[in-house]
Amino acid sequence: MIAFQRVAHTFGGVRALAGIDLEVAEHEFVAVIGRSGCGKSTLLRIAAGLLTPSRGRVLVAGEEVTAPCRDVSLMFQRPALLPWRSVLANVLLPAEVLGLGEQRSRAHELLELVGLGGFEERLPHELSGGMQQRVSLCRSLLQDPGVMLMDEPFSALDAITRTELSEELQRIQREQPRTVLFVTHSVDEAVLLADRVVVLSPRPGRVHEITDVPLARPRALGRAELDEVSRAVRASLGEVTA
Ligand SMILES: Nc1ncnc2c1ncn2[C@@H]1O[C@H](COP(=O)(O)OP(=O)(O)OP(=O)(O)O)[C@@H](O)[C@H]1O
Repeated sequence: MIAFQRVAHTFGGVRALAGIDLEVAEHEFVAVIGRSGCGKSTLLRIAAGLLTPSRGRVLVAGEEVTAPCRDVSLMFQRPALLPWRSVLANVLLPAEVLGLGEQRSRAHELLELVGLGGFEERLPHELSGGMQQRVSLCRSLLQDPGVMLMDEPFSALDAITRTELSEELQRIQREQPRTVLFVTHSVDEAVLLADRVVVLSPRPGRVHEITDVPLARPRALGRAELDEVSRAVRASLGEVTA
């Protein structure tokens, strides 16, 4: 579904990514982890069509990515909601930008799905950080993307909210699977959510190692079998951060 083919990127003199080859299958959930500055966000921005790589290319569903498109959504670390628009109006933003037509009933459904039914007319500042990130998740889902790119979406949240949102994402993924590329700094979060965990080397980022997570779902943090995979990923990270 997503294919990175020898993707490299340089910002001025700074080599951010060097020769990334990576394939993500349809409905697969792949987590990307690596040191700060190793090019994780750059990789997502290239896949989202927001940045043209210096070398190589990315294909989504067989088509080369050259610009943002409806089938690919990108979610950031911060909710990036428009403060003057209600929750509902924020969720409906992609419908306006992408010209998707009437989506109000779908927006209501999505807000119900993440436990925000009844909050439609509130403004973002009236919500907690976790609720705002749920709104942002609804906004990503509204365009019904086949591919979701998620850049540390839960890292600004407290531990309890973060665990809750990881569980919700697992449930949403079970009900309607999508192809997901998920950047995180948390090994436990990566192992909880992903089918495979990609460890990138320090800048310029390249694929150092890929670890399979062959565990049944739903998964819960703290289970012994998860810890075993987490140890393997930590060992791999240790090799590149030593
Ligand atoms: N617009 C830009 N102009 C110049 N350099 C940039 C730009 N964006 C990123 N870089 C550089 O490219 C490298 C990779 O950045 P990127 O944000 O992709 O890393 P990251 O792995 O996502 O980092 P973090 O984990 O801290 O979010 C960094 O060294 C950064 O300074």
